[in-house]
Amino acid sequence: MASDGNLAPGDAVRRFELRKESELRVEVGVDGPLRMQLVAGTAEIFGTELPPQYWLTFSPSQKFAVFTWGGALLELDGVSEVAYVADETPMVSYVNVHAVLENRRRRAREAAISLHNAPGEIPNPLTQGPRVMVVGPTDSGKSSLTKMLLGWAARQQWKPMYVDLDIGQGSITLSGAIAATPVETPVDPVEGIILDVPLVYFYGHTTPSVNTELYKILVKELAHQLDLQFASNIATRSSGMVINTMGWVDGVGYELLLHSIEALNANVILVLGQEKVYSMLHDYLRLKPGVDVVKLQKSGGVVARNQKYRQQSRFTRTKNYFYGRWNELSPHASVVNFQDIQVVRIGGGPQAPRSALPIGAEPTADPTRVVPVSINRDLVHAVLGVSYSKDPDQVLACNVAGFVYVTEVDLNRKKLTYVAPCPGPLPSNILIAGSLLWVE
Ligand SMILES: Nc1ncnc2c1ncn2[C@@H]1O[C@H](COP(=O)(O)OP(=O)(O)OP(=O)(O)O)[C@@H](O)[C@H]1O
Repeated sequence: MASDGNLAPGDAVRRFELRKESELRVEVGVDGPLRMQLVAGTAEIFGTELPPQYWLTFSPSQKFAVFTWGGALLELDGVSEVAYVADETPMVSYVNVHAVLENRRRRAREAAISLHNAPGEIPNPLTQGPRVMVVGPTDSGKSSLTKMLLGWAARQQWKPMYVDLDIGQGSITLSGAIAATPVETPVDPVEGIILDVPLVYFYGHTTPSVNTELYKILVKELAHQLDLQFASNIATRSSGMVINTMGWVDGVGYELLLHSIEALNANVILVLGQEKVYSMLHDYLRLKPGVDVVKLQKSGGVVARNQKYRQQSRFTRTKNYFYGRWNELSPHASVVNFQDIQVVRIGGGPQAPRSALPIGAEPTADPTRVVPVSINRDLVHAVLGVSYSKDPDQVLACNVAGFVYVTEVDLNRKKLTYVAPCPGPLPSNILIAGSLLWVE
């Protein structure tokens, strides 16, 4: 946890008294940081309880709400762009959803104990905890609600799986990736979910329209791997999953949403802040037994973020991945010979030779084809996914071990220099390129 608990508050300290079921909404200034402590009472940030009398440090531009069920006294030290108390919040409806999920988890665990699956046997559906998907347009509070549901579940000793399908933000690793990680310890109020060996698939771009087929394939692969993990782990299986989705809910975005619901077998769909998508999903899923579509109010505190802010937060995520939030990591530069690595991209290249097509038909790009990329200076600054696959033909079905970025390509010596977050050889020599760049 980022904190400097020993520091005494300075002159700029402001006190906020919160009545029960109210929240303090804060936007840290661009020049931050800002410190905050809970002086009395109890309070939480997106589902995670605050430690009492302990200064927490928030990064510049961070936006958050401190909610209290029973009343609290808070102190802020530093400059904030916004800090106000709100009495009207949708938190009661959110916690009611949590209570329903809690019951379903209990029922699933009881079923798992009484039915006792033999190893290798297909698990009984009654032993599956809720698979919750949080849906809504951009800036409707999806990530915040996802964090709350995970945080409340983790506080009750469940081990829910956090699945992030939002390639625009990529909160588990980097943007351009979809990923899942079990939430085994309570969520940190400042840093969020502590990652525990995430399962990551690299899409390579921040918008799904670049290659929708690839997006679908990766979601399916992720779902398949999670099913395998759930089959062998009662605790995770009965805890279920909470899935955060993209804010693109129209047209192709809506189609991708339906595909993700299907692939991940989501059975509780929480729709935030848009009547239209709720009604479309409700009508579509009405005939699907066992799927509940629930409309929830968007919080008035959710802050709309512009394109520049989103770009900046993608930049910060990438920087944190390689250097750590507090620059605590020591990224490692390595040099490899061109011949010792294979750089590939997914999608592109003709689907079939022109000669094999009907007369007049144009060859189209095959979105799932793995195409070799020639190593040249165009790769400088590229962020590459390190595939676990040993065979380029298997890249699509394989998750990635992590990411590196290219700092130098020496065409004369035929050597490429990359930076990885930790030292040591790469787990495979197949690197996936997309359109993500990292320029310091
Ligand atoms: N009640 C609140 N008070 C203050 N800030 C909040 C509140 N709820 C959410 N926020 C902030 O508003 C911003 C947007 O919320 P969030 O990320 O949950 O939305 P989203 O729908 O997931 O966005 P995206 O469009 O990226 O998918 C975040 O910075 C979040 O921390």
